[in-house]
Amino acid sequence: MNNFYVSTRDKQVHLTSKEAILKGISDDGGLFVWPDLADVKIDLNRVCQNNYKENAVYILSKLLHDFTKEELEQCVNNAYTDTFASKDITPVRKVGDIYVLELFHGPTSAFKDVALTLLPQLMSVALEKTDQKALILTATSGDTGKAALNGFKDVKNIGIEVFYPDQKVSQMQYRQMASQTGNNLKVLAIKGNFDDAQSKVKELFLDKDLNEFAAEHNVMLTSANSINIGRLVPQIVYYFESYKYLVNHDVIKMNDPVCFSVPTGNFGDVLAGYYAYLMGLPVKKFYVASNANHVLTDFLTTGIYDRNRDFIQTISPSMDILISSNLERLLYYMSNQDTEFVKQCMDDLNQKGKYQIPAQMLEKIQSLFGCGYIDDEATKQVIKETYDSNSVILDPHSAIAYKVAKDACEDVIVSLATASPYKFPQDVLDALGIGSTSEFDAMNKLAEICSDPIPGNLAALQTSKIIHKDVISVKEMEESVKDMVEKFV
Ligand SMILES: N[C@@H](CCOP(=O)(O)O)C(=O)O
Repeated sequence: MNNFYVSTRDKQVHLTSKEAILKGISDDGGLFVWPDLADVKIDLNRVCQNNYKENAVYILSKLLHDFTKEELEQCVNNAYTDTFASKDITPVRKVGDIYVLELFHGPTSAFKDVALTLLPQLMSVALEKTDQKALILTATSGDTGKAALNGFKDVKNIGIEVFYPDQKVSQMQYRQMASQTGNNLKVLAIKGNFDDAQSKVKELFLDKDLNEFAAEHNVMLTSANSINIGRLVPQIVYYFESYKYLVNHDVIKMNDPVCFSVPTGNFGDVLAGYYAYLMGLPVKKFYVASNANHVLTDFLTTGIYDRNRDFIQTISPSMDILISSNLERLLYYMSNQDTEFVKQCMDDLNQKGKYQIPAQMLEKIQSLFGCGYIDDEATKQVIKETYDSNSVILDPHSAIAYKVAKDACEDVIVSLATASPYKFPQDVLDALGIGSTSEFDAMNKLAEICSDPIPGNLAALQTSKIIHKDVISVKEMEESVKDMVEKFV
């Protein structure tokens, strides 16, 4: 078994996990993958006896080979001690017939916290033996930005710059990011959508001149998005944790296969589930749940990935994405690690905005991946029905996965709840037929009917000051990064 990460577009690239985490994305534009992933087998008996932190260390140690056990234990302890509102970190709640995996009890109330409390720890360890600093460029459609800012705030030798689409995130997401304090960070709205921000950030990672400029200042550019393997790996843990819950609560017997419904835009969350499957988690099917930007549903149905369509702004903004980055990693594994094939698909996507996979590969993917999507109206209906029938309030993203899970009619299905409803209070109240005058009025009204209290970080927004007000064009992003490099060193 080799312990190196390679690029999805070139198997000659060889990096250790520390190097891959620091680099973020390969120079050829590909994403880092570990070829021997399927040779790792996780002991489910051990998983069912371990607590969350023990499982995190156990699973991470299988994938991050050049981190010592002590380093991983330290990272995991720093990440998950007293940072999550639930002692289980990612608790499961039965809602109707569906097992809802709640991933939003972290410091910024979104599932991204699970990885973004840990990635700063991993990156700091990886940086230790270099004499360099790291500048993180993050594109966000709403949730990653705040979780990354919170995770990297004032971390030694690391700076962070976040780009979010102006007017295309929820009011709460905007306030969370725009009020962020810290000495090593910058938050900018860009004129465009998430795809514009993510594409530009990827372009900047590959820009030779910019990288040389950064290197002259002893800075390397890297990512906190799920394109970074260090962002993805921590998310594998909660798939095993939900399986532990089902076994330990006698819902299933050990080794019984289960299904997952995952709301996704950038394909990172569901890919983490696929990684868990490759490592031995018994999975019957993953259901990929989308909003009106259903480029993934279409791909999984027809084998044609086509981003040439209107970008639709929805009430589930974190999933308003037409270029789904991590699908590239799935193509790598599903094509038997054919990096030429992946490169061709990605070139087609860049040049024509579309690509098509062979029928046989589509069949292979469909044997493990189902899909479904709903629009805003249907999402609101699900929020209302779930509240009326179960007294549980789902956020719009989680509601989409819940509906796809219900429609799947599987025996045992886990539906991922990725954000707190308090991040989208006006839309959630609207779905329930309750009016509100502002997002905070909505938040307080929601608290009267919701079984969970308002998370502290969101309640605090009522009095926090908006600090970051700049809106720039996509073109101006490069200048802004240069400016950050100079100020940061
Ligand atoms: N849904 C994300 C978009 C970026 O996805 P990531 O998982 O690659 O960070 C967001 O909320 O920002």
